[in-house]
Amino acid sequence: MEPRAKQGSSAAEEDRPTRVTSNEINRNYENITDFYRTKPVLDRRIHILGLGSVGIFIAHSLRGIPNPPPTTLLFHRRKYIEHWNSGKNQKLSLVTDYGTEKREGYDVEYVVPRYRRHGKETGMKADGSQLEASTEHLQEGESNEPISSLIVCTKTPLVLQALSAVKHRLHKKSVILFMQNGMGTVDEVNREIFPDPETRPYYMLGINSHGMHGVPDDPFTIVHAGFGTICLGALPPERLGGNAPYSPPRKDFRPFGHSEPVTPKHPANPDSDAPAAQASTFKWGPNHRYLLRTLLRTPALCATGFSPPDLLQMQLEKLAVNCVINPLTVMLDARNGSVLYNYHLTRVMRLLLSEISLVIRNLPELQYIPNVSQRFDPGRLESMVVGVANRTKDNISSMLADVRAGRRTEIDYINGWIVKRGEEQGVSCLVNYMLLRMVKGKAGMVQLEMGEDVPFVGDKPGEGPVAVKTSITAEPEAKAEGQESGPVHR
Ligand SMILES: CC(C)(CO)[C@@H](O)C(=O)[O-]
Repeated sequence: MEPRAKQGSSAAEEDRPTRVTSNEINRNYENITDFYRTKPVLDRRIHILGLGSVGIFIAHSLRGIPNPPPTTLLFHRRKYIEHWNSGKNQKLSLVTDYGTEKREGYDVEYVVPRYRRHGKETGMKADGSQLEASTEHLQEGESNEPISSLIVCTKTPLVLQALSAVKHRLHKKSVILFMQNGMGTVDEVNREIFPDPETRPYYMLGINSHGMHGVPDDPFTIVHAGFGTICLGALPPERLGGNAPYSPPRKDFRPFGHSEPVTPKHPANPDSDAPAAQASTFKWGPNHRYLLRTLLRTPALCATGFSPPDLLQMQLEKLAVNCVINPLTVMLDARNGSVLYNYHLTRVMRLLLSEISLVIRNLPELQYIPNVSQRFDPGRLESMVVGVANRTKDNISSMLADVRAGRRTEIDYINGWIVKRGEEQGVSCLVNYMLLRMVKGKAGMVQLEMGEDVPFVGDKPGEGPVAVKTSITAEPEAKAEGQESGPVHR
């Protein structure tokens, strides 16, 4: 196994030249392979945070490629790290139609999630007990070594507390790949964890459509239930001028036969005061490039790279589908196929989609992208929803699985995001708002029901011990590292 990066290696890396011209390579080395062999430019280690189905799938796939990257699994539950270290089974397993493949060679570390409230760490664990860990006093299994490449696979509501635990190990040349459902995670991370664009790591986004689910009582095995892809893209860093994903045509560009300069106008955004778009090209960080290349050369992931505008539009398409299937399956307590062939549910779906389409087509970040109106037309979105519901008709949606298990849902990042962006535009999304509240209400009901098993009385003399069933805590994150209960096709 490759040695770990030495502490402080990132500082040395910062000074190292990372851009080398092909002339330089040709002058001094026989070929590019020799160049990289004699002058390795990167820390190859990849850290994976959040070991549910997606995290395990990526970790398993990475160790299957030739010359695999050293891979560290970051566990945030003591019991899993103890289980892993207990000996015989230090392997991740993937079950497919062709059998079970076990892979080994992982390093593991313990990270203690920092529970957050109102934008700050509370110094408590999720169960309310005091956090003993700190950046100076490490707990057993913890590390302070710098992280160059991090893949975050936790559920969306847990990203902030999970990243809080490793933020001091990330530097401005690190890259973080976010694999979450929904929208708005990166904005939250910028606001709460890395507010300064000058020292912020590079970011990448990934959209997963592989279908996976866990296996009861085995946290290190997953079943690959449906083949999909992972769409990847780098986010232009703000410090290098990146922001809007698409640049308008040059101001001095004159189409044939026109004498006036062309001002970019998009039917969805005729507002001439809207901020100008930024350049669509940007400089990649070295770890950015390394992580993207490594994932692209991992066949099991079926990963493809996309430009920022394409990736954003794909995220929004997935969002529209999730905005309909996820909350409706929760309210109906039924599989994805239940929304099909039902006149009444089609009416609800159309109301939802008309709000979603309006908000998306008005987004300022899409203003310079051609054909946004057609791509996010309510009729086209409806065909997408029906297609996904049909292909996954026997699945339990991830949101229904969360509600049934008493976990926090991703609704704030799905319908909640549409409501929020609608408010900014003066569009009231009442149907989305109602579903947002209904799902939260239903989740609260389930959590209360599960919590009712806990007796609030202590032992009484002469009555013997009181049997306490497992309850959920106010923040049910304790279950999040485990597996989803039903087949999840994201
Ligand atoms: C599309 C979807 C609803 C299908 O199961 C999936 O994204 C999910 O479960 O969240």
